[in-house]
Amino acid sequence: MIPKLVITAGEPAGIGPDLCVQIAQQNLPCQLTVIADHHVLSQRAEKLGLPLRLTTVNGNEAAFHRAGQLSVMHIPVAKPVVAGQLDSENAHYVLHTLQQAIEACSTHQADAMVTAPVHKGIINEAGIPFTGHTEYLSALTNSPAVMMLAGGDMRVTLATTHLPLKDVPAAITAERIEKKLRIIYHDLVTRFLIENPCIAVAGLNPHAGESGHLGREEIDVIMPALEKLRQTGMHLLGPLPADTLFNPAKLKEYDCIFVMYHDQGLPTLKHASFGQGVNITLGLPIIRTSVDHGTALELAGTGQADAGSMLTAIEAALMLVKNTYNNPSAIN
Ligand SMILES: NC(=O)c1ccc[n+]([C@@H]2O[C@H](COP(=O)([O-])OP(=O)(O)OC[C@H]3O[C@@H](n4cnc5c(N)ncnc54)[C@H](O)[C@@H]3O)[C@@H](O)[C@H]2O)c1
Ligand SMILES: N[C@H](C(=O)O)[C@H](O)COP(=O)(O)O
Repeated sequence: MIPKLVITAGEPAGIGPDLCVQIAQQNLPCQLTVIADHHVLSQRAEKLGLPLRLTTVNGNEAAFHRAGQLSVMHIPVAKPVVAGQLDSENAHYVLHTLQQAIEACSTHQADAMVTAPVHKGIINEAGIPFTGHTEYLSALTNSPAVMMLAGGDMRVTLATTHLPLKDVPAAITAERIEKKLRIIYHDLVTRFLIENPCIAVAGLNPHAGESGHLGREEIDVIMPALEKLRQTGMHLLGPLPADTLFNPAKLKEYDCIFVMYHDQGLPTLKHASFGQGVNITLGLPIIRTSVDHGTALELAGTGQADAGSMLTAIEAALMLVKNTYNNPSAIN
């Protein structure tokens, strides 16, 4: 079997097109199709001085990706693209590429989708409410989703994703904790092939609430949810103080960390592995991985963007495809 990946090139003014052109310079053990405007890709290749022969995607038998060429599913941009300069008129194009990738995976024309970064702000400026791929994929596949970032020997999963900090405490409900942990546990077992995974759960408050003296969410919400899940056999630690649970000596004891909000877990992970990590969406009926960084507008077209995380995202997608192919119960 030759795994078939589709890559969305993300925000056209950002480094997404650069990453696609850079990745195309090597042989890869999969078929690769980039969903993007082919003029944007050829212009970016020219700017970077990298050789690239674009081919049009066709329904022929799968073939391994070969250096210097790239199969493209062409989606036209609405306005010409200048590297580094956002244009809200191209927001619909960005979402169109995601819709095509979801469609390709849902209909089994592709085995997984890998996403280059989008710019959340410019999509909202186009009048489209958008908080991130994770939430968008969840809505379009009608599935619950969990954000996981992996890197630096850590897997960090999130109870809440792109939520203003002021709204986090109200979102920490027993129902949410239970639902997310069940998905994480299921996917660790079936997609990562980890037997009886150990998940370390962070508290919400400093020092996990200090026995209720620094906040009560741990006692009132998190502990009862964990206790209920432990009855089903899940191996859960916590709620633990978030400031010490990332202690390198303790990290070896868990397979995954579950934090309550975005910046409780991701700064530590990105400090350990920025540019080499991967973002994986759990809980979906399809496989989706992504880079661990954003659009880096100032680097677009300069040749200074590091494609390390894009390569990690491709490798992670291939690992998940292999594990899922061997284990049909991995499908959510
Ligand atoms: N997967 C995604 O779609 C994704 C992920 C994170 C951020 N974003 C979005 O990207 C936009 C910009 O976010 P930001 O400025 O906070 O983060 P950013 O990751 O774009 O940039 C942070 C810093 O890292 C550098 N950097 C980022 N990627 C790099 C690479 N591949 N090689 C070398 N240096 C790199 C940048 O130059 C900058 O100095 C925001 O709209 C944000 O929401 C999207
Ligand atoms: N939270 C992610 C990060 O910090 O890398 C990023 O915003 C991308 O999220 P989506 O995959 O939901 O777009």
